[in-house]
Amino acid sequence: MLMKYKAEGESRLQEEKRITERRRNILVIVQRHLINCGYIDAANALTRECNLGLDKWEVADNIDLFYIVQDFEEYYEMKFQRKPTMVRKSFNEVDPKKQRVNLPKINSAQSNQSRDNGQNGSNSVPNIQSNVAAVGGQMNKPQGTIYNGKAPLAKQKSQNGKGEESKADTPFVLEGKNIKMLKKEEVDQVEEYFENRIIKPLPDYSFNPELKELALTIQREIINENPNVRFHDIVGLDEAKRLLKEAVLMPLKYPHFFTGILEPWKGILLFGPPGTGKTMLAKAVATECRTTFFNMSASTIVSKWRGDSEKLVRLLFEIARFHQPSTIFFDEIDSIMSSRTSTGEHEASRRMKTELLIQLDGLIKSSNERVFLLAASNLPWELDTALLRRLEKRILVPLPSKEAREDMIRKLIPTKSSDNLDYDTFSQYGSDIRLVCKEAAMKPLRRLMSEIEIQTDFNNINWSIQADPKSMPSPGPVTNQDFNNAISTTKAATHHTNIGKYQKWMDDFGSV
Ligand SMILES: Nc1ncnc2c1ncn2[C@@H]1O[C@H](COP(=O)(O)OP(=O)(O)OP(=O)(O)O)[C@@H](O)[C@H]1O
Repeated sequence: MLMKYKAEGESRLQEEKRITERRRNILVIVQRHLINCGYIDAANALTRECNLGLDKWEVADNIDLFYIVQDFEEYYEMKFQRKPTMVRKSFNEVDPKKQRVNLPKINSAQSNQSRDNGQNGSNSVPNIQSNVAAVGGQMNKPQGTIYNGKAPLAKQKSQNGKGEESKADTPFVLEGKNIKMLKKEEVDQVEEYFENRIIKPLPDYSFNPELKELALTIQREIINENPNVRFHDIVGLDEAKRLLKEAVLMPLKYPHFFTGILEPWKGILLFGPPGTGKTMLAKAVATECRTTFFNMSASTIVSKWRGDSEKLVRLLFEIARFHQPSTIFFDEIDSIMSSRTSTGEHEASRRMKTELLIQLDGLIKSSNERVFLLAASNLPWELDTALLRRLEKRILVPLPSKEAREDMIRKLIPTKSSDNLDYDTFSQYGSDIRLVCKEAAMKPLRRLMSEIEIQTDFNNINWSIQADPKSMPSPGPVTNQDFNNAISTTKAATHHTNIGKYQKWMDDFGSV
């Protein structure tokens, strides 16, 4: 009997050894394939990241990945009388441009940092690097498909019923009162970055399905599409822009300055009335700062994971460290981090809040973690005071000044689309500028639409065919009358009395 157990044990060991060798062989073959295709950086990154001394091995017997795949195809066809489907699109709607994001190219700087960082996790969620070791120390196996689709910032806005974002589709920048078109290279650089950016695959969590699902939820919140908002698209708000650049952009570009007492800020709170540009600032960080940007909404953290929110928060910071340099953006942070009360609060909610504080403490204490927390709130006075202490900078994002309002109107309704618009007078009004401009711009379009209605026989129209823009007249310019009408029908969402409350809070708790 003993002999039988011994034999079984040995054969299991043999099998495990074969699996380990097989995994290593795959890596060596892939590395060779990358080199053959000219992906030298990727090959080096792979060697470094899997840390198995790949360069000490070489491919034998003329083995080549290309021929392995070819042999497999032939074998499969022989066996099943059809060609195998080797790869398929990850999402139906993914377009070929974005598909490139899924290619397994790994940023070498990131992979180094993640390894350094892997040992620093100070919590009970298994450390990402040790997870890798736990599955045999082989490699960071992709968790199925790397997320590649939506822009959650935009999604969130439309869910809030605030209409579409003014995606800065037109590349221009305001210089005084003139609009300067951006140089093509400036636009292209950002585009190129997002098109070629690769999100490093998560380690294999299959040993823990619960953790795996949480990790995938977090990975999905990483912004992959270009939010297309540049700092210079944002009118005014110079202080906030300066601080954000100082916290994220500059330390990446000039890390040698930001050491010791000059370590980058780890947490910034943007607060102020609705619609003043807080989300736009976050989008500018996501567009320009080239960090892995996690757009976390309260609903992601709370709804599905009510009991598990605390684990989710812990894992969020863990994954942010894994992908560093990272920015975690919490919009409407008051909805998850209001003051902790001794009574009436759900225990799970208290645990989640405490975990967020612990994680922030970890960020502030650590000097080599490049993870930055950006939070936005319309209700700063409701925030937990312990959180406020940890958000080192607290900046009021106020209603725009008269000059800023004029710039915004000029940008939204440029002179070429208007009929001598009196920008100076209109910029004195305090309503929601974007909505007023949209309403004003709708008026010429409505006039055109009603003309079309008169001339068209709607009974015989084919609605499924789009009209050819070239065959259509243009809606015509926005007039002063249009703008006046828009102002009178669009009321500001924030009451003036509240503005004083923000200023008072800034005087008491602000830090710029
Ligand atoms: N400073 C600004 N420069 C240019 N556009 C702005 C500015 N502030 C607001 N806007 C316009 O207003 C819209 C709403 O701004 P945004 O969503 O950033 O506000 P918010 O402060 O995040 O609001 P909320 O607190 O309700 O989330 C933007 O899409 C933009 O069109």
